[in-house]
Amino acid sequence: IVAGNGRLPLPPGPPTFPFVGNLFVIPRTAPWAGYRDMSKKYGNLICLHALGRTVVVIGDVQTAMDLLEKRSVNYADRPELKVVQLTGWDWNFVFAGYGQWWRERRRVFWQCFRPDAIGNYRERQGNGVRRLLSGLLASPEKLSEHLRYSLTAIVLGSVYGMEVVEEDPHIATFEKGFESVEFLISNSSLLEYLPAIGRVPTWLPGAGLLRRVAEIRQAVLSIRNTPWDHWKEVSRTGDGQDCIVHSMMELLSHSYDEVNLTSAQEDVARDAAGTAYAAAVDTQFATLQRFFVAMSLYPDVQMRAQAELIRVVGHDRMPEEEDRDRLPYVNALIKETLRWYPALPMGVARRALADDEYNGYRIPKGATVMVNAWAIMHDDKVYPDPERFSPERFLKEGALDPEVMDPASIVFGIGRRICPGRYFADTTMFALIASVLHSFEISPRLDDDGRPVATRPHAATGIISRFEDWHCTVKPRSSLETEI
Ligand code: HEM
Repeated sequence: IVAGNGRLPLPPGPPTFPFVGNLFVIPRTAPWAGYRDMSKKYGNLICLHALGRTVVVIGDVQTAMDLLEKRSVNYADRPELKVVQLTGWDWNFVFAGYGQWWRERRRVFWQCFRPDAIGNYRERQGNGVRRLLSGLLASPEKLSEHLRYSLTAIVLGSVYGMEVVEEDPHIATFEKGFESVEFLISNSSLLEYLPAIGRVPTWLPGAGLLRRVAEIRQAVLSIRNTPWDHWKEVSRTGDGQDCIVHSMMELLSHSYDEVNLTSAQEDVARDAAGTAYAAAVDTQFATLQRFFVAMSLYPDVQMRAQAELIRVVGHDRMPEEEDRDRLPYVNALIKETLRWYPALPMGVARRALADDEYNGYRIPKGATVMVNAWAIMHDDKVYPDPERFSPERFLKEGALDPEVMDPASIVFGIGRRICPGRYFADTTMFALIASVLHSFEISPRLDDDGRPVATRPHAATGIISRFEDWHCTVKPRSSLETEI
């Protein structure tokens, strides 16, 4: 294919057809695997066309770094999706285009989530860990619920100073909002072409879909507004100072006096805080699913990690962040959890701001650009036998091997839009994973006759790919009750 004005060709890709382009070859399920196969055929920079969009998929680390890191401004934008606005997600700066609006929110967010700020949230993380352990002790079969509740408690506690209970009705509403992300993606092309909500008579085809969108919108807005309103209420009585929102407000107004903050500044804090909540739960939940499943499938790995924890931490207390330097195996296990099946296998899409040239190809302005993180994490030249869960690949002579590519350099994204919550995620993952390993035995699900069923879970298609059918058996190790 030669680009319109006859200059450099577009990157190669499958043959296109009139009107539909590559619509019918775009992989619908597990697209990361389909794109990896296409990369094997056409190279590490491939180009597809569908529904008026040009999509460029990057399949290797070198190209990803050359474009998204070295030319970071050109790839700092996101594609514009009408569904984001329709479903009320447009306050979430993950989806925002590159510009002042995004910059203001990202700046204040980063000031509260950069490495030197993370220590402030240690106590909240500890509370979340205790909630998870007590929940698993009481009803291990509700692993999924306990995990989500614990992550929600950590983030709402850290961001808004909010104490939540497991059956909190607000959480149920927020969860409905989170579920919308996948609905939104799977219906995005349809919704792009439907007229605005409110202008569609209920008898028209598609009206049912729009009613669903209106419901979702309510839930999505409550993610942003309910915890914020709670914080405002509490702060009126002089409380609510020990949380991220308070720090954000201080940062936005040097002489912190709430009444003097403009409503625009308040919006910045409200959006940045809501984004933290929205971006933290599903990403970490999907990652922890990988951890539980891997432990149930690889008992030898679990035993080595537990032996290290007992050697370093002993039986009488829980692992702490300070122990981390002396826990190379547990650190390697966390890296392997991020690598084995990245929670966002295709990252989050970017948009090219201007025409670009790379290795003799043209990447046109406006193209959607995606990095196949899953393919990079499964490159057998970098990670031999990539399907296998093996923390050992990151170790050399008992210490972390700096020569092996750190999955965190890819799975949290690259360049200007790299995940600003990655340090918070890293400490939360460590706190939860180390404590669970220290206290529980994870094994495969049992069938009705009590026999273990080692199933390989299915990774759902989506921006954040949850594992489906991922049940495991979780049993306390000795003396746990007294430790909690
Ligand atoms: C293991 C857990 C996590 C993973 C795997 C993950 C992964 C990602 C990825 C791949 C992106 C897109 C980056 C890009 O475009 O290059 C992203 C963006 C983002 N993440 Fe995370 N994330 C995780 C946890 C978190 C947490 C805990 C928070 C909040 C505390 C967070 C906040 C964000 C935000 C705000 C963005 C949008 C950045 C922007 O567009 O400027 N993430 N994350």
